[in-house]
Amino acid sequence: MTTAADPTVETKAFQAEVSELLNLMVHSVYSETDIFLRELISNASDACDKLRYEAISNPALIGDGEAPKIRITPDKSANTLTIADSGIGMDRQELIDNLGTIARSGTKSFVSRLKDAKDGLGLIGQFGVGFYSAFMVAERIVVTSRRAGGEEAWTWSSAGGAGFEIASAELNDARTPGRGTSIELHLKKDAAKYLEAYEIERIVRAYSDNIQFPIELVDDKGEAKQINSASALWQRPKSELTQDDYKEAYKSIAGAFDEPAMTLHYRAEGRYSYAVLLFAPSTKPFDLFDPERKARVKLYVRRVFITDDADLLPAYLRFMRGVIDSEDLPLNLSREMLQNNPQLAQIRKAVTGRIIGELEMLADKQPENFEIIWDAFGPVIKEGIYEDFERREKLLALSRFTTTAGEKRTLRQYVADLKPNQTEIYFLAGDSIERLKGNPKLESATARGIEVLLLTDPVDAFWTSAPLDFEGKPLKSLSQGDVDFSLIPLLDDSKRNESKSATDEADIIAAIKLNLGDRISDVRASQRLTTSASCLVAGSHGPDRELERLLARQNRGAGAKPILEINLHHPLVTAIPKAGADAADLSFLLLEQAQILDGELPEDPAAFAGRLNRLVVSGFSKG
Ligand SMILES: Nc1ncnc2c1ncn2[C@@H]1O[C@H](COP(=O)(O)OP(=O)(O)OP(=O)(O)O)[C@@H](O)[C@H]1O
Repeated sequence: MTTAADPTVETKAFQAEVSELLNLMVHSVYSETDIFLRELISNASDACDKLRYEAISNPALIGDGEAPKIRITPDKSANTLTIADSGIGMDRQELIDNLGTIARSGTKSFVSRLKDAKDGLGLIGQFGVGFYSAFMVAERIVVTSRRAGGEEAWTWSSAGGAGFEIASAELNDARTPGRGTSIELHLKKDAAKYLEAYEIERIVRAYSDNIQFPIELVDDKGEAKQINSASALWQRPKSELTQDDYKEAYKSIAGAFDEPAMTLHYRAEGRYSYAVLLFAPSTKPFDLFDPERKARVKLYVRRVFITDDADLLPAYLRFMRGVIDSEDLPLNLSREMLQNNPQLAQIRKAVTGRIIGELEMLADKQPENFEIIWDAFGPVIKEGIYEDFERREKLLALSRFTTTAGEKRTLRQYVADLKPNQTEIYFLAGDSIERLKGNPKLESATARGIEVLLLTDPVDAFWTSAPLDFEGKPLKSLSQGDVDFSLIPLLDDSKRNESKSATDEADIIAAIKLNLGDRISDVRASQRLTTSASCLVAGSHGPDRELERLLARQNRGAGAKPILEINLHHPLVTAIPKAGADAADLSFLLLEQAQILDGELPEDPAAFAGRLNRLVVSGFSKG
C-alpha cells in the first residue's frame, strides 16, 4: 500500500478486457490511427466540461487558475507528443479505475466482438475505444494528473502489456500540471508523423474543430496558437452554415466517422428557448441494443455542458446524436431535478415530435436517405410503436416492411392494395424471411393474393402483441386465433376445395385429439391451409406463436399450448379414420411437421424419426 507521502512505485494489473484490447491495439495493423488524437482530445474536452460544471457549485475549483483548455505539444527530440488539459484531473484512485478497467458494459461487449470479428480492426476505427487507442501509436504512455482542488499529483505509466505503474508525481516537475491531466505519448517509430504541426492541425480540423474549448498547438519555440474554432456551432444561424460545417460538427460532437443521414438544426423560442442540433447517423453503433437503451443527446445550458445522461429523447430514438442547449434551465441542475424537471419533459416532447416530423419529411422528399436510417435503426424505431402510444399511428406509417408483395412496403401502400372484402392487415412473425415465405400459414392468403407482412426483427414479436390498427384496419397475426378469408375471392376459383361433411370432420378431429392428448390445446379445421397438411397457431388471447417462442427462450413464457390446425382435404388427414393402428403415428406426424415448418424441433426427434420410418415402411409393404 502506498500513501501520498510514499514515493514508491506500485504496479497494478489491467482488467482482463483491457489487456485484450491493448493486445489488439499494440499489434494493430489498422492504418487509420489518426483517431487516437480525437479520442484523447474528446477526453480532455470532457474533463474541461466536468470542471466547468463542478465549478458552478464550487467556484474555487477554477479559482484564478487558467481557464479550461487543451494544449498539444510535439517534441521531436524526445519523440513525444503531449496532450494536456486544464480540466477536472484525476486523483490516484480515479487513475487506477479509469485507466485500468473498462466500465461501460457496451464497450466490454464491443471488446469481445473485436476479438472474434474478422473485421475487428475496422471496428476500432468505426467506434473508437477511448484512451486505449493511444497504444496504436505509442509504445509507452505516461499520464500525470492532478484533481482540481487536490494537493497531490500522480503519474500513471504503461507500455501496454499486462499492467501499469502508479506513483506520486514530482510536484515541481514541469510536466506536472497545476490542474488537470497531461498525457505524454512516447511514439512508436512509424508514428513520427504525429509530431508534424500540419498533421496535428489537419486531424484537429477534421475531427475536433467543434470542441468548445481552445485547442492550442505549441511550436518548437514554445509558442502556442489556437488551432480550432471552438464555437458552439448550434448557436449560429442556419444561413451561415454549410453542409460541410454540419458534417464536421456531427463528427466531432458525436465522435463519429460516418456521414449523418439526417440533420435537424433549429431554435425554439417561446415559453422555453433552446437550440437543437441533432443528427441521425447512417451506421449502427455497436451498443445500439445495449440493455440500458439510453439516449445520449448532450444537454447544455447556456453553452455549458451539463450531462449526456438526461434522457432527452425516448429510448426508441436513442440512435440520434447531438446537442440541446437551453437558455432558461438553471446551471446547477441536480440529478433529481433532471429527472423531474417539467421544462425538460416539455423539451423532450417537443423535440421528439420534431424528429418524427423530420423523419416523415425525409421519407417523403429524400426516400434514399430515409432508407439508410430505416435500414440501420428501423428495429429501434419500431420499439416506439408499443412504447409511445401517442405517436403509434405516425410510427406505424413510417415503418417499412418486407411483405409477400415486395420490400420496403408501407402500411399506407398495403391498405391501398387491400383485396375486395379484406378488412384486416395480416402479418406473420418468424426468424427469417425465407422460412416465413415457405410457411404453410401463408397458403390460403397466397391463394387469394392477400399481402402479408413478413416480420423478422425480434422486436416485431413485441410491438405486434399490442392491439393495433392502421387507418382503421386491425393488424392480425396469421399464426394466432381464427382467420376468416371466406369472403375474399380466390385468385383461381377452380382451386376451391369442396367442404367435408360435418361427420367426417368431427371424426377426424376427435381421433387426432385422442392421440395427441394434452400436447395441444385444441384441433381445428384450418382456413389458412390449401396444400400443407397442418400448422400450429396460438389461441386468440395471449401471446402470438413467435412471442411465445421468444419468451420461452428466456424462460418467461406462460407455456401456453398451441392449437393444431389441419387441412381436411389433405390425404394424410383424410387417411386418419381408416388408418387403424397407424392413426396415432399420423396424428403425431401432423403435429411434428407443423413444428418443423415453424423452425422448431419435435419434442422427441428420435420418436419422430421412428414414427416416420414405421409409416413409410408400412406404406411400402401395403403397396
Ligand atoms: N484527460 C482526462 N481527464 C480526466 N479524466 C480522464 C481523461 N482521460 C480519460 N479520463 C477518464 O478515464 C475514463 C476512461 O476514458 P476512456 O477514453 O477509456 O473512455 P470514455 O471516455 O469513458 O469512453 P469513450 O471514449 O468510449 O466514450 C474517462 O471516462 C474519464 O473518467
